[in-house]
Amino acid sequence: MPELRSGARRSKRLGDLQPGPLPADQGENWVQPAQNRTRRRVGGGRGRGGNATAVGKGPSPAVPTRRTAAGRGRGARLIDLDPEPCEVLPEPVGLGAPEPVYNHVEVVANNNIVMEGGSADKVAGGAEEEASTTPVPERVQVGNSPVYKIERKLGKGGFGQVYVGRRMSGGSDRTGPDAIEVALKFEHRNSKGCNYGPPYEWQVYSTLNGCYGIPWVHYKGRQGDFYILMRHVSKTHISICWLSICCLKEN
Ligand SMILES: Nc1ncnc2c1ncn2[C@@H]1O[C@H](COP(=O)(O)OP(=O)(O)OP(=O)(O)O)[C@@H](O)[C@H]1O
Repeated sequence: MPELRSGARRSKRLGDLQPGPLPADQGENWVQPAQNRTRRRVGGGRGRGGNATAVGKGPSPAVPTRRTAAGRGRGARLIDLDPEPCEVLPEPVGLGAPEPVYNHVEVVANNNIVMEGGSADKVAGGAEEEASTTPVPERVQVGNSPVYKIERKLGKGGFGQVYVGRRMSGGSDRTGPDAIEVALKFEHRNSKGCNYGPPYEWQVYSTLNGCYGIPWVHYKGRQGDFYILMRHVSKTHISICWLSICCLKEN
């Protein structure tokens, strides 16, 4: 029988993926457990990331190691993804931000949590509600992208909603970076996937851009309250969950 990987090792790997430490005055207000704080893509939320939760609860060294659900797994192994700040293709991320947006933690969001106080669930629930009820902008431009008008909704994932954007101005090609039509994925800055800044998915796309089955990302950046990923409209969009991405990268 092949030896399965232990929870401890997986736990370390998950730790590697965490964004850099927050300044003390920001980090202490977060309600997540200090150990194995991972972005939701790795961990909790809608069932996909149950693995990471199990890993985080790993037994203490004195107790004989018992494999967690994550350890049994389905063959998917967590691996490191490049932790460098995400880059925008082809333009730098953000709307004139002086530093990579990926490392920028919204102090405002933390202040909201302090003011509301009380139950963590209540606070998180409020942020989620805000994230799901805030209307997406009518027009979008991120980086040096053309201006796109939001049209019909393409779908909704665990971390955001996706709309078709139709180019209004600023381009001439039918496809590519200034395509006539793009898929725009909106994630509210207060949504659970954006606790540490831009969605971790952005980094994953930077790594996988151009791989078979992965829609090209033309631009990404923040506009108002939303992180926006602008990508090729794909007829064969495959649902990308974090673990399947890891498998893709490894194999
Ligand atoms: N580039 C695209 N082209 C066409 N349809 C898309 C595209 N991106 C997303 N969609 C549609 O929107 C839905 C939600 O997309 P999203 O990327 O959020 O899915 P997901 O990978 O399942 O979500 P998440 O990573 O947030 O859990 C998809 O299931 C698909 O129907």
